[in-house]
Amino acid sequence: MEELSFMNHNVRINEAAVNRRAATLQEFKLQNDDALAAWLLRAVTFIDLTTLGGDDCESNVARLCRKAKNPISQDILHLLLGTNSQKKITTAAVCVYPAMVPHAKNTMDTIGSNLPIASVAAGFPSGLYPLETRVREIELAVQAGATEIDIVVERHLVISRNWSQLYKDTMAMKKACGEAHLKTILAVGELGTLENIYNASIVTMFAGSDFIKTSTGKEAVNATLPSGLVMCRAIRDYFAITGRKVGLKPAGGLRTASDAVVWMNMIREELGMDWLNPHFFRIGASGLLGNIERSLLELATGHKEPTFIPIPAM
Ligand SMILES: O=C[C@H](O)COP(=O)(O)O
Repeated sequence: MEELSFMNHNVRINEAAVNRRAATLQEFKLQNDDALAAWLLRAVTFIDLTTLGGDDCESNVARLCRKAKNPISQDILHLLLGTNSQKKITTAAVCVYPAMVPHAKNTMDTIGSNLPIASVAAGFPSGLYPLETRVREIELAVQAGATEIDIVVERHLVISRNWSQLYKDTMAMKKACGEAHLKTILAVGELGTLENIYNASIVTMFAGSDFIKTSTGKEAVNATLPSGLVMCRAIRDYFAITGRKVGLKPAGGLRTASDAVVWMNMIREELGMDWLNPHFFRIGASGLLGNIERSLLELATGHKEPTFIPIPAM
């Protein structure tokens, strides 16, 4: 296929070597509390603060937007940075279902925030809908105020190595985004092999994705370090060929401050500092911010909150 002339169809990935490297990366720890606090404050700025519940509604989306604008309490910021610090920290974006975009837009306007609104779209989370309705869903989300669109690939196209269809569909969805940024979710936990993850990354980048994203958060296996590592290497290879930087968004199951630090370090080591900013690195997460905030509180006050409250004897 002429349009796929960029593909190296014989790519082979040494799974054992990837797993060894991922195991080393998993062990990464910062040396002292000051460094940890600085990394965690930075981590907050990478978060696409997400709610993707079937029971989402105007009020919880409004709360999400307010939290994204002020993710860390002033008390904690003052303790960590000093009372004179004017530092403003926000998350990178909020991420919601298409029908919630108008509510997010309304709240952002009300609170005077221009934080990006990301919408999952295109038949999220399976992607198994006609291309026509997927494209229309993207157009409607953009019209409603989304400036970032998180689509998801049809896994069967990857598993059957139908790269041509994957390429054409992704290009059609990129076109529907207009000015909005396109993040393409690979659903790595359902792609079978690391080669498939690498090839799907390459095809969807050539089709115009601004980010590649690991998972929807709805698969049985979501963001894993080995899959992230392979995606980093695909991003690096794509950059070497085209000179265009594509971002990485791990998402799904990232819950702890330590998860955030490990992924940030992986970006630093595999892609370099140029990628460690919200233009090229996001963390999609619904539960991570609370954990980071608790860790920052512990670091700021120098004591750990009790994790176990004994029940008095009757
Ligand atoms: O895109 C973001 C993911 O759906 C969030 O997944 P999570 O709820 O496991 O953090």
